[in-house]
Amino acid sequence: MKVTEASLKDVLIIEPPVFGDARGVFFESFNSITWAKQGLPSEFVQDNQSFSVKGVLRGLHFQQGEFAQGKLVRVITGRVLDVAVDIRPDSPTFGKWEFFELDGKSNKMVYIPVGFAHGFLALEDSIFSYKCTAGYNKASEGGIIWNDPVLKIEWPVENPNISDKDLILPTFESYFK
Ligand SMILES: Cc1cn([C@H]2C[C@H](O)[C@@H](COP(=O)(O)OP(=O)(O)O[C@H]3O[C@@H](C)C(=O)[C@@H](O)[C@H]3O)O2)c(=O)[nH]c1=O
Repeated sequence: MKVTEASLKDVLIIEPPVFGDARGVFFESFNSITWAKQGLPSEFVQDNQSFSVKGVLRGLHFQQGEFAQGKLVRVITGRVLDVAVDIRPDSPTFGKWEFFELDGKSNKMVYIPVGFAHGFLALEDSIFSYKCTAGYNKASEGGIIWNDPVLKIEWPVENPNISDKDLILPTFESYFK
């Protein structure tokens, strides 16, 4: 397994070995035993999958308190621009963000630990899949507006397709003055 540290502290880019043959390809998208042996996150409690048409932007989301979630994210089909934002005030990369282009062909995954806001833009119609270290808890949901003026995430779109809920998310500064 190839594991690369991202520029954001504690974010990992994970590339499992892929076995190709005349039929197509096979890879282990997760294995709690081998991942634990390699020191990778291996305890997840929930798997999620979403489908987004091209131009949809979901995020920036996180859960707070005891329901804070680490997320292992990947794309099954299509292509997305994934973003992680470090919202840990004591982190050297606090307030920084990083893009990860994920698609259904490279089989690359990203582990985004607790303490990050997360979102993605569907560059094509895409199926997005992710494992979470804590379960969904509506009361613990937090979010930051996608085009936050302080974070200045360089999204390659001006008018993405966004849920009503995400359109009224608060700013980064409203949490961290
Ligand atoms: C996230 C989630 C949503 N839901 C429900 C609530 C709602 O009725 C419906 C759609 O929820 P949302 O609009 O929040 O879905 P979505 O915007 O896809 O939310 C996701 O966005 C990405 C960027 C993340 O990082 C995820 O953690 C998650 O927050 O699904 C669950 O039942 N369980 C869950 O774990």
